[in-house]
Amino acid sequence: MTSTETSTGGVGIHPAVDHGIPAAAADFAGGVLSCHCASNPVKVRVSAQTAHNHVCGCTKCWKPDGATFSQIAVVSRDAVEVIEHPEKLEVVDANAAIQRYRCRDCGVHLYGRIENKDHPFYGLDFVHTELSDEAGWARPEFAAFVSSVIESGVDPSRMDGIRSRLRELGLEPYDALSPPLMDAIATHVARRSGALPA
Ligand SMILES: N[C@@H](CCC(=O)N[C@@H](CSCO)C(=O)NCC(=O)O)C(=O)O
Ligand SMILES: [Zn+2]
Ligand SMILES: [Zn+2]
Repeated sequence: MTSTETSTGGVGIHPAVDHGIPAAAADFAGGVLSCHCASNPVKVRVSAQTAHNHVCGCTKCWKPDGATFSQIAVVSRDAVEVIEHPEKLEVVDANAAIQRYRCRDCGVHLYGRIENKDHPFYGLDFVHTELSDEAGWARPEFAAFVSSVIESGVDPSRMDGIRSRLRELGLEPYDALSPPLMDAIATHVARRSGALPA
């Protein structure tokens, strides 16, 4: 079985979507993310519902073992608090736009933070809500950076099957972010350059 096949022979995307995508709960107020350490796990409280949840094929976002995509969403940085074992967190790449904090023992990413105040998404943290036991998180809405899975070793001949499966799951595949998010980034850039009024 390769990383893009499920045990039933289908195309595997991510365990949170492969067997049906759970519904979000109304008035959902968040939950606690835990890393995979059997003892002394890092815990992060996310005290709000997330937005723009998506599966991401890029090489930088954390993927569970065997998954072809990550699942990642954003939430206000004010709603993210490390509540247990902050001493186990380390930044994966200090030069990246998103500073991803991972557990140094198990490698799971707990949150990603943007420190550049000029970045279009400054103020939002990136989180993997499947690390929480609570049900009711926002559903993934689309698939981002789909072609990037090839950079992780997926054979290009598999891409038609992967895109078909994403569409079957209602996750429209894009090779960057979704059009609304790309429009938001371009609007931010145009306002900064003066091409659009601030
Ligand atoms: N082909 C590259 C793409 C990496 C990339 O640009 N990732 C996006 C999306 S991550 C969440 O959706 C990004 O914004 N990255 C900024 C960062 O990682 O700091 C690859 O696959 O590596
Ligand atoms: Zn851990
Ligand atoms: Zn990504």
